[in-house]
Amino acid sequence: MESQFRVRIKICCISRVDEARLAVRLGADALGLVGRMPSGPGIVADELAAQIVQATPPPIATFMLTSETTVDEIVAHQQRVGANTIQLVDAVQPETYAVLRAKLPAIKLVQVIHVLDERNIDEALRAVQHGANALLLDSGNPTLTIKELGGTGRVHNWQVSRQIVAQSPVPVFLAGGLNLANVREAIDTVQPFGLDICSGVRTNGNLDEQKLDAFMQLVHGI
Ligand SMILES: O=C(O)c1ccccc1NCC(=O)[C@H](O)[C@H](O)COP(=O)(O)O
Repeated sequence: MESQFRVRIKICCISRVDEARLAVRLGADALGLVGRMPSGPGIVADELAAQIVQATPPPIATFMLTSETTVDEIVAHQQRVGANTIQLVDAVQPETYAVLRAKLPAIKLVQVIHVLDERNIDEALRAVQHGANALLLDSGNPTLTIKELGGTGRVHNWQVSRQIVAQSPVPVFLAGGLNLANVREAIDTVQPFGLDICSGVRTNGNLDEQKLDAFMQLVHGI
């Protein structure tokens, strides 16, 4: 089924100011800045992330990806970077959302759910009940000894993601292994509010203008 509205696009793993400018020029709605992680290719130092935030014009959203799980560490990370959205890539205690909202009232909270099986549907709905403003469905594996919290380039079970979208009262972004070949099927199957992409629009680790332009055209149907 065709999506009925404009699917929002978040370009993740932004690691330079010129990458941010390119993504915005080609139509990104949001940029992702990956903080310290146990694994993954897209990490950027907090000082550089802060410069990218400063260089990003309104109304583009800046998502700071954090693997921190305590309120104090999450707040400290946000204050170093200055992003307007916090993307929690690991599970947090239920009360964390309310405490973060009290301490950072202007900052939106996006909870990542790593979709492994149908048990993640309940996990997603609980995160919303506890206060997440949006969900982002990704393909990491937090049960590994060295946690994978994103940037895997892998697709997960989109049927589970579709069920989460259907039941979620808040916007849901789809991530994980999206590329030029599968993005239309991903939209039609999952019907997400937005998409998040990292490796699928990169070549040798760098944001690739041609791939990004083609991705935008595929998503927006032009
Ligand atoms: O890219 C990383 O190194 C990373 C590590 C840990 C958490 C998130 C990370 N990347 C950011 C993302 O959320 C990616 O955009 C998302 O996982 C999708 O990545 P991809 O499958 O490569 O499109």
